[in-house]
Amino acid sequence: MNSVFPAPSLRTANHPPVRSGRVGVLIVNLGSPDAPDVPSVKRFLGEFLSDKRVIEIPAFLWQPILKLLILNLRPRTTAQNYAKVWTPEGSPITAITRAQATALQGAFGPDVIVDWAMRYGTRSIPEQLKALMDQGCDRILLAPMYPQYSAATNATVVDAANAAIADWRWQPALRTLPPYYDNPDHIDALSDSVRAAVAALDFVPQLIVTSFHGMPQRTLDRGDPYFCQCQKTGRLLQDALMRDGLTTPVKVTFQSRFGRAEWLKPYTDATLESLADQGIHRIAVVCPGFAADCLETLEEVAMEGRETFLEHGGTHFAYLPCLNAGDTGVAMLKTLLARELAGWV
Ligand SMILES: C=CC1=C(C)c2cc3[nH]c(cc4nc(cc5[nH]c(cc1n2)c(C)c5CCC(=O)O)C(CCC(=O)O)=C4C)c(C)c3C=C
Ligand SMILES: [Fe+2]
Ligand SMILES: [Fe+2]
Repeated sequence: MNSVFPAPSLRTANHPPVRSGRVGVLIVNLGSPDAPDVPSVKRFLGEFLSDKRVIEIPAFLWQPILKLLILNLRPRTTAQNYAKVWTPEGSPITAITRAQATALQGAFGPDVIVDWAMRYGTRSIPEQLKALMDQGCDRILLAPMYPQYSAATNATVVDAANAAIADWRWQPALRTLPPYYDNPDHIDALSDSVRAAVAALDFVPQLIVTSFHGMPQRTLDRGDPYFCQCQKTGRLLQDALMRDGLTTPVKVTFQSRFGRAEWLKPYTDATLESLADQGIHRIAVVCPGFAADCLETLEEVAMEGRETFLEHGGTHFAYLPCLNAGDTGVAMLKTLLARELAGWV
C-alpha cells in the first residue's frame, strides 16, 4: 500500500510553508459591549439575543420584537448599568477573562498557547481560532467558562467553533472542556474562596445565598441539565463548607430574569425581599455559576441585590467575589485543563 500512496506526483509536490504541531487552549466567556454606551450595547445585545440557542422563539416572531422593541428600549438602562461597573481595563468580564488566560500562559509547556475569546462581541471565536491555527495549533481545546452546562452557553460556543472551521481545508482537532459543576477541584476552590471571604467579614452571616444566572423554566422542561447542575453545585458547596467547619446553610437561587415567561425559581430578588421576614438579617451572597465577575454579579447582585435586601429589613449584606483570576481559581482551571489535554501534551 505504501508504495502506491501517496501518488508519486504528490510526493514530489512543493507544499506551501505551514506551521503545525502545537496545541491551543481557547478560554471562552460570554462577552460584553465594547463600551458602556447605547450604540455599543445595542450592537452587543443585537448579536447575543439573535442567537437561537439563547432565545428559543422562531426568528419570524422574535426578530420583529427584538428589533422594534427590545433594541430600542433596553440598551439605555443596560448601558447605564455597565457604566456602574466598567473598569479602566474595560468590562469586568473581559478584563478577568484576559487575566485568566494570561495567568495560564506557559502553564502547560512551551508548545501550548493559551488564548481567550468571547462568544459575542469583540474578540470572536472565529478570529481567535484562526489566530491559534496561524501559530501552528492543529489541536485546540475549547474551554467555555461555564461551570454548569446549558444550551444557551456551552452549546453555542461549540456551534460557533464548528461554524468557524466549517469551510477550512485544514481543520484543527477540537476538544471541549466539559461542565465542571461537580468537579471536586472546582468545589474545593469554591469552598476555600467562600470560607476565606466569610472569615474576613465583620459580621457572621446567617445564610449563604448562591445566585446562579436564570434560564426560562421551559428549558428545564425540554431537558437542559442546567437547573440540576446548579442544584448540585450548591449542595456540594454546602457539604464542602460543612466538612471544613463552616456550618452556615446554603440556599440556591436564580437571578437575571429576562422577559415575561416563567424562569427557574426561586428568584434571587424575591428571595432577598423575603429573608428578613424569616428572621434572616445577615447574609453573604456568592455566584458559583459565573467563572468571572461581570455585569450580572457586580451590578445586579452586589449593588441592586444589596439595596433590595437592606430595603426589606436586612442589616448586613456581603457579596463574595467569583473565582476570577485569583490564585485559587487559576490553580483549579490549570488542573481541569491539564486533565483535558492528556494525550496532547
Ligand atoms: C452564566 C451563565 C449564563 C446563562 C445560563 C445565561 C442565560 C441567559 N442570559 C440571557 C439574557 C441576558 N444575559 C445578559 C448578560 C449576561 N449573561 C451571562 C451569563 C449567562 N447567561 C453573563 C456572564 C452576562 C454578563 C455579560 C457582561 O458583559 O458582563 C444580558 C445583558 C445584560 C442585560 O441587558 O440585562 C442579557 C439580556 C438569556 C435570555 C438567557 C437564557 C436563555
Ligand atoms: Fe445572561
Ligand atoms: Fe441582569
